[in-house]
Amino acid sequence: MTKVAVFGAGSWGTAFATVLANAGNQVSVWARRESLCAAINADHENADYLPGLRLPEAITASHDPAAVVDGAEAVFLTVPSQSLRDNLTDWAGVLPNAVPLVSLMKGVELGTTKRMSEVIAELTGAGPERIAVVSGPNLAREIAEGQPAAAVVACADEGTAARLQKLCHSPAFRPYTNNDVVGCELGGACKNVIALAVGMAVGLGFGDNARASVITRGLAEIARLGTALGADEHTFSGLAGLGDLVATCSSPLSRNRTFGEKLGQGMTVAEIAGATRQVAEGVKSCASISELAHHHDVEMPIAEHVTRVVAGEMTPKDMLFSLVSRSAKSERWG
Ligand SMILES: NC(=O)c1ccc[n+]([C@@H]2O[C@H](COP(=O)([O-])OP(=O)(O)OC[C@H]3O[C@@H](n4cnc5c(N)ncnc54)[C@H](O)[C@@H]3O)[C@@H](O)[C@H]2O)c1
Ligand SMILES: O=P(O)(O)OC[C@H](O)CO
Repeated sequence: MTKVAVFGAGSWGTAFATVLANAGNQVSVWARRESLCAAINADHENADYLPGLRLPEAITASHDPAAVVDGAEAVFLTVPSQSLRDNLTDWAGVLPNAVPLVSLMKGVELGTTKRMSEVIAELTGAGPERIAVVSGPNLAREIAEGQPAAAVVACADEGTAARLQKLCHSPAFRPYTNNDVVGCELGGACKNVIALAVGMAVGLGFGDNARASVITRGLAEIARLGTALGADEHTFSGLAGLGDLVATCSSPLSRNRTFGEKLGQGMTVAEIAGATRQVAEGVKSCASISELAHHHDVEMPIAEHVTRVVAGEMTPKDMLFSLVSRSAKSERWG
């Protein structure tokens, strides 16, 4: 049986560990809290993040990073994007230097505007042939329940992508390979910001026209940023682009959409963040994505408006009407 390591025991780390176990692997999970490790090992449940779901016996948890990576043939990383740099600094001494390092995260680092694969490369020295990304329409709860879904495994090296594809192909989870790491990562990170805007429209009581307009124009601006950074435009009509955008913007399970909905209902960022232990990546990444767009001279009006709402400079209602009342232009991708 192949052994794999998953760093992060939140919703997605636990759900993806389930995918890997159901694909026939022995899965060792690193969790920040020893009490959670003990509960996973004893009860086969992560009651904090996926209550009521029994985890496969092939999943074990440990707080010791060296024990988690011992014998692992791939390492999957799924902590909040803004903590990855500190976490990798802590783990640098134990991460194996020959196996793939796979980002399951969907964010862009504040301050550096780096994608997660870039942070991994910087902190570990791993080359592009060893760094991969898994992204797609993958709401953790549905995946952990074994509902059918598909995703993309992206790596510059086709052999690595194919090996990882095999590792996570389970009866309910269908991974496709792709060599567009930039496009897959940006699709995943940017859709969280668009989901915040859609959530705001929902929270304000606006209907399907508003939602569809934000989703569609959101896809246009994601593709605009992605192609400016060298991504393949086709990626954005695939699972890591349109697929993830539609799932996240449609689902009440999405933390980002729910966060936006609460903003639309009048709650503040501090009130919403204080009431949950779960990460809504778009709340931080809206600023880094807007900055990235600015550096590359790319227009991303929705991301920029969301950034202003999150900073408390604009209300959700003013945001939506400001977006609609901008000067008229032609509909185009470029
Ligand atoms: N939940 C999903 O449906 C889903 C699906 C695909 C991708 N993702 C992505 O996966 C990543 C992780 O999200 P999640 O859903 O597991 O989040 P989560 O909020 O459910 O869990 C986050 C985990 O990180 C831990 N954590 C918090 N701060 C930390 C720190 N400073 N250092 C180390 N660990 C820390 C928490 O204890 C928890 O175990 C995000 O980038 C998210 O966008 C999530
Ligand atoms: O709950 P969210 O908003 O972080 O979205 C979860 C996944 O990224 C959906 O693919």
